Amino acid sequence: MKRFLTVDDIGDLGQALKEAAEVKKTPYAWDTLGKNKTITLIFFNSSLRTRLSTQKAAMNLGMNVIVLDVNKDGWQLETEFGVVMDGDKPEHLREAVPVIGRYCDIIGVRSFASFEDKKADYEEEILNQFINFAGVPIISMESATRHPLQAFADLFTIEEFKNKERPKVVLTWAPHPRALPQAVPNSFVEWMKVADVDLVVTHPKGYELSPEFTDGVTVEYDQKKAFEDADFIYAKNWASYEQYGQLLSQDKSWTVDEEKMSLTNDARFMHCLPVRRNMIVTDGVIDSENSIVIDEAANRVVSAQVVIKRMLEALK
Ligand SMILES: CCC[C@H](NC(C)=O)C(=O)O
Ligand SMILES: NC(=O)OP(=O)(O)O
Repeated sequence: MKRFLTVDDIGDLGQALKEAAEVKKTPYAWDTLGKNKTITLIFFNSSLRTRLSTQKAAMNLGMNVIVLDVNKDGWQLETEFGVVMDGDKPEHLREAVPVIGRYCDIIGVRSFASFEDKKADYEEEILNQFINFAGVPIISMESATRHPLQAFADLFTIEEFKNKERPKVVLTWAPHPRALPQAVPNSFVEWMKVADVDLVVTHPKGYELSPEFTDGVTVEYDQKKAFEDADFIYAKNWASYEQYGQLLSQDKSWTVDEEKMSLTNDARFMHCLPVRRNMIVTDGVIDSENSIVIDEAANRVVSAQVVIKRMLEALK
């Protein structure tokens, strides 16, 4: 495994879910696999869960871990090609990436969408500089268009909590005071499309995700109708794709509340976190027994450990 970005990179989903269950059951069974191997985790953006869970996963495998906050440590990095570097950025990604690659065996990188250049974001220009120039396997810890470690953990959590063979899973947009990336919903749709679930996506008009993810997916503009008989409700905010990066609505009639949850089949509530309480979801719902957001976050160690384990096995 040279990169982990899309659902295709994990291979057979059934096998990956079985491996995740094994890793969760015996997390230290491969604690020498990473001996004398180093993973560098590079953050262009903030993180709690990804930062801690990916470190934990690597340590479970016996690895050394280096964490770099690009905007605090190191030098401000220029990411544009062909520019005259006479500004405030003393180093180009083109040099920094292969240098970092010489200090470690695997790199994880978080670099959110810029919302300045839709084409550059959706061509994953920054992540591809790591994939093309680092010389070591690359794990996306949320890129401009995807968050695969999150989606893998989300699917594993649904597998753990489902009480029917093919549950109805609803991805619902919810209001937020800022314009958030499309990476989490994109990956959620990408993984649910190939999983054994009935997926429905619900959002206000103008919040359609990129067709490369939602082609063939049921989109319901009536949120209450979408919630009917659902087994899992996955809430997330995202900015408009069509009016790229725009915050078109903060309509709180889309907040997930107890009344809407009552329309479901006693559904579990999920969110990748961090969550804005009483914007995305009411306190009553996220504090209820139906909320599995903490178990979902705990499973981020599992998804990261499966991916890192496979990369280490490929380095043998
Ligand atoms: C895992 C979520 C990370 C990020 N969230 C924020 C608040 O920026 C997002 O919405 O993509
Ligand atoms: N869900 C998730 O990736 O959380 P962080 O942004 O805190 O890493």
